[in-house]
Amino acid sequence: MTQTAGDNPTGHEAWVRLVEHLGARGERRLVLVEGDRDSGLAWLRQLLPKLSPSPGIWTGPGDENPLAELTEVPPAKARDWLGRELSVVVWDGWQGNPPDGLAAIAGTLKAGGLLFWLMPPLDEWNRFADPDYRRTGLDSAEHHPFAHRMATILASDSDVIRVDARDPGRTLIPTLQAPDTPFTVATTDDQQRLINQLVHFGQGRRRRPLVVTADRGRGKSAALGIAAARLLQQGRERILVTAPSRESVDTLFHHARQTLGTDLATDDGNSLLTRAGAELRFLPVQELLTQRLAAEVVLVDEAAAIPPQVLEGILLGWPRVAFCSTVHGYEGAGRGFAIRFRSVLDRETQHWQSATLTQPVRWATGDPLEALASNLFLLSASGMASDDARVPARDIRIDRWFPADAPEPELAEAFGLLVDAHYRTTPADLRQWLDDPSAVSWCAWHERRIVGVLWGAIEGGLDEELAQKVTRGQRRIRGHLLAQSLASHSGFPEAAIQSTLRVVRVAVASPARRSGVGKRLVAVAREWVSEQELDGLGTSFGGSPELLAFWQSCGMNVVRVGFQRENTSGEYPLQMLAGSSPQGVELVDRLRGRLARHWLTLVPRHWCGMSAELLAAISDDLPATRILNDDDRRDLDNFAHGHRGFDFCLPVLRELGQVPGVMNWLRTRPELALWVGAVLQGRFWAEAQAAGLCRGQRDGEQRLRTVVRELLENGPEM
Ligand SMILES: CC(=O)SCCNC(=O)CCNC(=O)[C@H](O)C(C)(C)COP(=O)(O)OP(=O)(O)OC[C@H]1O[C@@H](n2cnc3c(N)ncnc32)[C@H](O)[C@@H]1OP(=O)(O)O
Repeated sequence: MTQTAGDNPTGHEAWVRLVEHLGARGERRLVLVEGDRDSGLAWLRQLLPKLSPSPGIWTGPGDENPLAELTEVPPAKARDWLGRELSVVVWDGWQGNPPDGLAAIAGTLKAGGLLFWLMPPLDEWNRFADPDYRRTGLDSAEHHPFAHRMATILASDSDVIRVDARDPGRTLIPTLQAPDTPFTVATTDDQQRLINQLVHFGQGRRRRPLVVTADRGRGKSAALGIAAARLLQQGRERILVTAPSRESVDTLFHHARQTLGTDLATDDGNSLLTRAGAELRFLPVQELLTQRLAAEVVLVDEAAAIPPQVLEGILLGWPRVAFCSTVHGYEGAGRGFAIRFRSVLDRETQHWQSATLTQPVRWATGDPLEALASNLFLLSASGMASDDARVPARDIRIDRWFPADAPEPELAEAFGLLVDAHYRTTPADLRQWLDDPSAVSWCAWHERRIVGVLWGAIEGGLDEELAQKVTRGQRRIRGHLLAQSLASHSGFPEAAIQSTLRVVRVAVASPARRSGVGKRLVAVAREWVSEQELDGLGTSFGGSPELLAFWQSCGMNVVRVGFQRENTSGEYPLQMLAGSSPQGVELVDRLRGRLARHWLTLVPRHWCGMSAELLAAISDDLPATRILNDDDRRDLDNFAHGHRGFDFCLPVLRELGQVPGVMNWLRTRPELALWVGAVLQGRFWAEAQAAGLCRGQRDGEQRLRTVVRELLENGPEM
């Protein structure tokens, strides 16, 4: 049933009643205010005071805030509001609609909450020049399939309340039944089960790690806080909590405090001390790992945002560790985390337990706004499950694929594959994929299921003048990651002038991996690059030995290694290229030749944190151009037989890795890590010893002498 605001004398009573009934039912709603922005704002200025919303936010310019009580938040900062509870959001879509922020903000509304979204009429969204496109380099596109898709979903959702900004009195406002038992925010059964499980886990003797995953808004942090407090009350002496930031554990601490009640003796914000002297303490991740404080239990919150190798360090360092993370979250990191971290857990420990929270806390199950946000941004998209039967390689076909034209279930399956496989895939990526006119995609199919996806984007093609400016750091170009980076960091303007297809993402479903699907997808993209007469195919990713091996098997070569580790994966960015046109092939050679020449100087300065395996694999990938002369050979011979000191020979030992065949030979030796640490990375002996590479200088030197002796006797021709 619906009624119009115009049917009642004040025009506002139906809205007030709606909010009351929504609150009682535990639901929220989207109110789409379509058309003329000024009229829409004028209407909101009249309506909002009657709804007395508190707290609430407004994403438009400060001087147009429709209600003084609303906090002003620019759309790009909306994600910072995750975890808060709001009654009203007035989202000024005319200022821009960053998908991650919009998706996040929908999760902050509590039961009875309304999300007012000011926008042009739905049938104009396809052409609406969203100001947020400027941030992503999409502003030149004439059509916006992502916005068009959203408009189609909204138009067919009967729970969306559509307001014509020029005629709000005619809005059809749903008249909802109030339920017999009103919705209340209370500990859900799911939370209670998790609290019990955590308490049992924290008291138990068995050291099986626990992995907790929950959709956003399921009360995970509250459950963790309550369980931590109970464990302290029941005799545990120290529980450590870590997370990517202190703010991430605000809610956890709040609930721990409340549960401790009168047992709480002191509270300095980061540490709660009970009267019995037990402690709940927050430590940032790095401090946790360096301080190594003894604790019976470690709780890692928002674990998806912490690099897997750091999680591995925590796993090995304490007896009971619970890793907790949000999945289907707006950060997009969640499920990818669960999948990637599972392989670490499987490697380190046979037995680990998992727990999942599915019941929402701040709203009722079945709330229409949650379902809508999930549809709009594919928050629950999932690819083929990892435990599905293996897919036979012979029955797979690869076709060009157009995400903007794909039926919704197909799009969800393909995007789900990216979310599952990649560390961080967010709603903003979905928009980029659909809207970028330079995007080119292929899917690998097994029968009617998508088992692999490759998403590429054409980059570069700049004119000479702009390319020079990019190289000199005077201009940055958005949406051209590889071209920008090779021009400005490696210093080659040609990289921005040439046109390259960059593989933005490639993913193969677990049941189809290691049967050549990934390689075939890349091969099809390379063929296309050649047909289109582009200059090359490139890729940029968080470097790991496995991915380097994959890209090498696809015929790509290392052209650049980033200095700074990526925040998301904790890995160093690695960029690889395969030239296609003659000038493309020449550029690849020049980039690699230059990197190889600079390699030995750069390694000790920038890549001391890189694993020996990866560093050796990159060294091996680069062109080996050094040739030993008789003086070098004499030095090496004397070193091998103990007649000459390590430091005198270090320069020639370093260069040895660039002699053809030597690095490849060294990679098969057990002394590789010591070689990389002491020779390439230039670690002092005490450091090498602390890192477990040797038992001290004498041992380290002796082992290196032995390797060099064997190299001279049985290694490749030098
Ligand atoms: C820009 C980017 O997207 S980088 C990120 C790449 N994507 C991801 O990391 C997502 C998760 N991973 C995946 O989806 C897949 O593992 C992919 C896409 C990396 C590889 O797809 P697959 O179909 O499994 O690779 P494929 O079978 O074609 O492998 C070809 C060769 O690459 C190498 N290779 C592939 N995976 C690995 C691995 N995990 N370890 C070592 N070598 C590997 C091998 O030499 C392999 O040949 P082989 O199986 O005969 O030994």
